[in-house]
Amino acid sequence: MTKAVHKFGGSSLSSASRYQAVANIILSQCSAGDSIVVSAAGKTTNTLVKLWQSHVQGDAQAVNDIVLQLQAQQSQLISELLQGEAARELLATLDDELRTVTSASQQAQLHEATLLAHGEVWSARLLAAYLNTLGVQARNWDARTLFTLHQGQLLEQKNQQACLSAIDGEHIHVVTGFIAADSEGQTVTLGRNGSDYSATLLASYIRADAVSIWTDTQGVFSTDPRKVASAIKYPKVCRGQANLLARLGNPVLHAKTLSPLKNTAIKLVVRSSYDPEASPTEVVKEGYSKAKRFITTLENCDLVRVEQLQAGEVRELSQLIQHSIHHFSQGAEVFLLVPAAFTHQVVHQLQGRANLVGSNLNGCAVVAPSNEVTSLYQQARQLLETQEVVVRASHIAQEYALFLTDQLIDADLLAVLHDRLITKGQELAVIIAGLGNVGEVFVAQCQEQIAHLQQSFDIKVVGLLRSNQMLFAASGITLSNWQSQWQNEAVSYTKADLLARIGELDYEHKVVIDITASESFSQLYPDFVSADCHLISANKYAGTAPNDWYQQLRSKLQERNLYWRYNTSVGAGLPINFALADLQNSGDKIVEVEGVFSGTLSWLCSRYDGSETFSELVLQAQQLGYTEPDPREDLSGRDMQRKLLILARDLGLTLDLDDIELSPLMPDSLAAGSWQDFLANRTELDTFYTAQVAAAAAQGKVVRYTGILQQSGATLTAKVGIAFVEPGSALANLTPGDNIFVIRSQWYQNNPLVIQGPGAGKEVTAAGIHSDLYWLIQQLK
Ligand SMILES: NC(=O)C1=CN([C@@H]2O[C@H](COP(=O)(O)OP(=O)(O)OC[C@H]3O[C@@H](n4cnc5c(N)ncnc54)[C@H](OP(=O)(O)O)[C@@H]3O)[C@@H](O)[C@H]2O)C=CC1
Ligand SMILES: N[C@@H](CC=O)C(=O)O
Repeated sequence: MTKAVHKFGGSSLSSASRYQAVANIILSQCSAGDSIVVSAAGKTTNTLVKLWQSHVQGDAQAVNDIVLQLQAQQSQLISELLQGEAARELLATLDDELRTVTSASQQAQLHEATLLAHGEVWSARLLAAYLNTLGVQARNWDARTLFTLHQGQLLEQKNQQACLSAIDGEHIHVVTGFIAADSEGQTVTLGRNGSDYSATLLASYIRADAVSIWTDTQGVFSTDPRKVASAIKYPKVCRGQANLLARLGNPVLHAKTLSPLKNTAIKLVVRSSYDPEASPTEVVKEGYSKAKRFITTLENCDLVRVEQLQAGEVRELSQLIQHSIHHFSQGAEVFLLVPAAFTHQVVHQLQGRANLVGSNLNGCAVVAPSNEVTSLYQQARQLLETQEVVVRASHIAQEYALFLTDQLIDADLLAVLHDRLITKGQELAVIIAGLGNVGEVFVAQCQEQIAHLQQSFDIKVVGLLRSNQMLFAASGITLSNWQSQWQNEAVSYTKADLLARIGELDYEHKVVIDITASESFSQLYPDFVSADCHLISANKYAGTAPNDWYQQLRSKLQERNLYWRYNTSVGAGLPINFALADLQNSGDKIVEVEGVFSGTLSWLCSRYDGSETFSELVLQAQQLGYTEPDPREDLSGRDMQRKLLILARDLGLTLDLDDIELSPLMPDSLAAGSWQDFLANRTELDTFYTAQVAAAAAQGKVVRYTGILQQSGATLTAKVGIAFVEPGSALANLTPGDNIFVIRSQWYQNNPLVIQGPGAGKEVTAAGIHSDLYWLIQQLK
């Protein structure tokens, strides 16, 4: 039986609805025998710290006020989550505890760690009680009965025994983070982010298989994603780099978190409790992932030079101030980077061996593969200089470069540094779905095209998919002989197999290119987005899916800073979506798009002169690669209806497919049945089309298939269908296969903007997909 430990931080438990979200995660992801380590809810620890400070200052009124505040917050959580006896019991215990706190403060018997421990105790007790009301057999543990330290050292054997006998396989165990006991039974705390440490400690004692740190970010990013929108979430980060980041101020992981995992195979992942479906970052053992680039900021630190620093002393100092301390040597000198609030304590502890050499410093550290550090150090120095940031001290080591500055590295400056230093030399994994008519040409063009794009990005095609088989190679498929690799190595797959392979990819960026005509494949897009993949679609199904689904997909992409390009889904390689976006972004207002948006129907109508039957021409269009896999998708007008909807949504209109009027270019009788049935009855199509031609000729006109999207005040016209047009008109004289988009806008009113050219065909479509890939890479650069 596998055992897992899940840790939920304060922000994950900041309100009753967050508790409910956490409970949902537990219900869906945990089984009996798993442990849940919790921090204090929301800002409870900060409030308890304030209470302690008021107590130390002898401010009885403030102590009372804060006790009342805590009582109100905790009672509210209890009352919102529990009812009846369960609620009454917890409320009564809370009252007792807070009364004890008040009287201990009055009698000058308050103990700091014991006071702080309440936060975690309240969380664990409430979460366990709430899980029980949901039918989960949950047990609540105070970690002071599980973890004991003697003179600051963990009593490993005792703790292991305590944990192994506590954590049975019948319950979900909710354990307090952050706290432990000393050998006298007094409460001790495990330092800032101590709950992460509690989780990995517990995992090592009970020999768990995995630890999930559930937090408010989706994983480990190249920089703080709250400050820099283009921060890259890494799927895998080595323990060494994670450790270094923690010492250099990255808030996601604490340096101590990793130490219990040393020499174990316990898997550690960092994931978001706000977005449980999002793919996590896995913190892997050295050598299981390539080193990545990061930039992390430092705020309000002091630089202390230390003489004769002893082995283990930094660890002891960190323990003392309950905060990680970064240290480094320059020549014979050793420096400590200490959070300014603790400098006094550190200097005092070092008893005359410490000199303050810089105070109130800010700065940043660039962590990178060792062969890149020197060049990044130089680039960063120059950049800081151009941004007029004075570097007071700097240090370069094998895995990082450190800059200490007077000026705070704010979000804008961090974004500049990140864009110039971090988003270089990265890899993009490409997964291509659909190796049919267009897909094969796209792959054939890939080799040359990728070599061209490679100058700015390392691009590897890692997956090729057909409807039933896939070829996946995480290190890249050799495109010059993919067919023989396919013959030998392609395997059948399920959706879960595909998502697992994508989830394992250790690339900074991933893109799924959908060149299928499959609705079911398009329905996987939300899963791809959860796995941090950008999307490029020639397939029109997602773009024309029901509006709710479509909007959810868009929001999900936006939340993750992911791109979706689909320029070839309308007009093949023609830059229609680019043009519309460009006009709108420049402030224009588009009022009408009219024209012929189907290569197949354009080719058929222009080519038809009666010398061959219409159905014969349909088969030729299919051979030429113009039609959809089932040409009835074109003849029914459905394909052009989809294109009009994609354009309408790009113009910000909230429409669904059936809001677009449609008249088909084939008799309804041919819509049902198989393609073979269609072929057997194709004369019905010929009769239908000849009648249309005759009706048009009677008016001195010719048959075309056109579409229009028009906004006039509150009136919207959206339709595709058969049109009889003047023989001399632009629509009548289209080169067979061409599309034409006539765009009228505020700026192009009387003399419209016209985009015209091949609207179907495998080469132009494949080229259009390359253009989308190129566009994506420009954004990622
Ligand atoms: N032809 C054109 O000019 C243009 C086409 N497009 C669009 O390009 C897309 C591809 O068209 P085309 O190449 O003609 O189509 P094809 O039918 O020739 O090829 C489709 C490919 O998709 C694969 N496929 C089907 N279902 C799935 C699935 N569920 N998972 C993975 N792969 C799947 C098929 O696999 P298998 O090999 O196993 O059958 C096949 O390789 C369509 O969406 C079309 O609308 C867009 C613009 C222009
Ligand atoms: N079948 C489509 C192909 C492009 O989307 C067409 O004919 O336009």
